[in-house]
Amino acid sequence: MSTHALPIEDYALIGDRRTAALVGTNGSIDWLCLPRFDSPACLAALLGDEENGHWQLEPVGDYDVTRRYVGDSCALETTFTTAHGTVRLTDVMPTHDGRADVVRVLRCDRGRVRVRHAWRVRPDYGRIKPWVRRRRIGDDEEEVISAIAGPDRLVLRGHRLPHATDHVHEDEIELSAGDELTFTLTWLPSHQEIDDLEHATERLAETVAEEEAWAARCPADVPQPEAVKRSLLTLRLMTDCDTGGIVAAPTTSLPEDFGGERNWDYRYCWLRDAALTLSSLLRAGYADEADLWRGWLLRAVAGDPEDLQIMYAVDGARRLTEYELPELPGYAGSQPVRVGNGAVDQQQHDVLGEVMDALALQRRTTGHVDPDAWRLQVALVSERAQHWQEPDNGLWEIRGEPRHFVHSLVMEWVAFDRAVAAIEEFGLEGPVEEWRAIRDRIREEVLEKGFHQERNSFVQHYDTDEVDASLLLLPTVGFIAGDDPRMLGTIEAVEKDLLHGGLLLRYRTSSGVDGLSGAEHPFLACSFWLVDAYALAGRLDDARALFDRLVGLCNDVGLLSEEYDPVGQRMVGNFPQAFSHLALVRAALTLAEAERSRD
Ligand SMILES: OC[C@H]1O[C@H](O[C@H]2O[C@H](CO)[C@@H](O)[C@H](O)[C@H]2O)[C@H](O)[C@@H](O)[C@@H]1O
Repeated sequence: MSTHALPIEDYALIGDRRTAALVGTNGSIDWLCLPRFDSPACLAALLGDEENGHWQLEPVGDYDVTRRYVGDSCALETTFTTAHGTVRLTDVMPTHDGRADVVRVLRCDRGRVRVRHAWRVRPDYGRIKPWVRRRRIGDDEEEVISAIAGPDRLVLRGHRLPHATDHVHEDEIELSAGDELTFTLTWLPSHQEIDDLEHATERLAETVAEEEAWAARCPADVPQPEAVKRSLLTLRLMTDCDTGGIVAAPTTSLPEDFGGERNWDYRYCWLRDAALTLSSLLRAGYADEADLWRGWLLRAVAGDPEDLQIMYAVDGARRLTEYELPELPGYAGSQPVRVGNGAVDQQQHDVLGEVMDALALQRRTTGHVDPDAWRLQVALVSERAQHWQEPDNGLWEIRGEPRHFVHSLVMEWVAFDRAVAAIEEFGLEGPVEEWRAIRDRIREEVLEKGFHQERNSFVQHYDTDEVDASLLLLPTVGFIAGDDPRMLGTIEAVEKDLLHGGLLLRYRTSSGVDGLSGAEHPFLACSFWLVDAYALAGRLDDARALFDRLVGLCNDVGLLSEEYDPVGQRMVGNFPQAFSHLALVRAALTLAEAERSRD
C-alpha cells in the first residue's frame, strides 16, 4: 500500500538558494524541484503518494524522532531512536557551487539500527517513470545510478546503492555504532555526461559555516530572537542567490481548505511578498540583500510601466500561465493541483506602494540613491497618477468582481507619499506638486468613503461594511496613527468579525467577495499584523501575548505555513511561507521598538 504525505508541520525545508526540498519526520524527501524553485518536481509524494516520487531513509520498525537545524545553518539533522540504537540523518543542499545536489549522511551513534532505503524518482511532477541504469564513472570506475527523463538526468551516488525492484530502488542496511554512509542525488541536463562529476560532500562544511556567519548578524534585542533568526534564514533560503528573486513559498497547491479548490502555486516572486521581505531584512540590518533584490526588480519590471505585473518568475520571466495537473491526487485529496498562477494577470494596486516603501527604506538606511532605480520609480508612479481611481483585485487576489479596496487605495497613497518624500528629502527630480495633490486627494477619499461611521471602522472596500485584516496595516505605513480613535475602532471591529480561535482570518469568505467556493483558516501573516496593530495602539501586553502564542505555532524546526487551523491544530497552505515569516520578523521588530519606548 502506498504511503501518503505527512501533516504539513512534519516537514522541514532544505535548500541551496536556487531550489528547495521538504524532508519529513520519517526521513522521506517528498518534495523536490530541480534545478529551480519552479522546475517540475521529481519527488512529488507531497501531492499524492510515494508512487509520485520520494527518497526515504527510515529505520525499520518503531522509532522516536527528534529534529533540529545544525546550529544556525539550514542543514537538517533528524535523529531516530529505536529499541536497539540511534541513527542521525543529516540533509543538506550545498550552496554556491553552481550545482543542484542533495546530500544525505547517515550515521549510527549507538547500538545497531536497520534502515530501509527507498529511491523512487518521478520527473515531471511525479508522472514519468525514468529510464534507469547502473553506470560506472570516472577513473576509479565508481558505480552510480542514472535516471533519465526528457531534459532531466538524476544521478544517485553513495556508499551502498539500492537495488532495482519494480520501478523503485530499495535496500535494507544494518548500521552499527560508528558507521557512516553518504548518498548524493545530483541533477544534470540529460544530455550532459556524468563521467567527471565531482562529489558534493566537500561543500557541506562550507555551506554550514557560510549560513552561520550570516545568521550571526541577526538582531538579538528582539522578543523571541531564535524564532526571528530562523525566519530570516528561511527567507534567505527562499531567495534565489543568482537573481535576487524571492519566492513566496517553495511549494504548490498545499491547500488553504483541505479537500477544496483553494490550491495555488507559490514558487514565484510576488512584488508584494518580495518588497515586504526586503523591508524586514533591511529593518533587521541586512542591507546587502536589498541590493540583490533591487537588481532583480529593475530587470523584472523594466519596460513600459503599463506592463507592470504583480508577480514574475525567479529569473524575471513574465508568462506564468496557470494550468492543472489532473494526474496528481493533491495533498489530502485537494484538487486541482495547479502550476503557474492566474493572479499574474490581475490588477493589484497595492503593489507599487509596497515597492516604493521598500525602496524608500533602502534609501534612508543606506543613504544611497540609484539614478536608474529612481527613473524607473518616476515612470511607475506617473502611470499610477492616471489610474489610481480604478477598482482592483486587492492584495488577497480575489477572483470575484474588482472593487475599491481600502488597503489598495492606502497603498496608492503610500506610493505617492514615498515619491514626494524622495524628492523633498533627497533632491530627486519629479512632478512633486502633482504627486502631493494626488496623495492628499487619496487620503481624503479613503477617510470619506473607506470609513464606516456607524461601525466606527475602516472597511474592506467602498461598497461594504465588512472589515478586512489588511486594514491593520494602515498605521504601519503611516496613513494614520496607531492610537487614532478610528484605528482603535477598526481593531475592535476586526477582532469581533475575524478572530477565530484567537487567530485572524483575512476576511469573511462567506461575504462571497473572493468568487471561490469553500472557506479558509486563519492567515498567519494577518495574525502577526494584529501584533503590530496592538503595539502601535499601545496595547503592549496583548501584543506580546499574541506574538508569543504565534511563535508557539512554529513547528519543531521553527517553520510556519500560510494558515493555521486552530481547531484541528495543524498547519494549512503552502509551506514554509515567506509572508508568515516576514510578518513574524516585522512584528518582533515593532514590538521591540514599542517596548523600548515604553521603558
Ligand atoms: O487565496 C486566494 C489567493 O491566494 C494566493 O495569494 C496569496 O498568496 C500570495 C503569495 O504569498 C500573496 O501575495 C497574496 O496576498 C495572497 O492572497 C494565490 O497566489 C492567488 O492566486 C489566490 O487567488
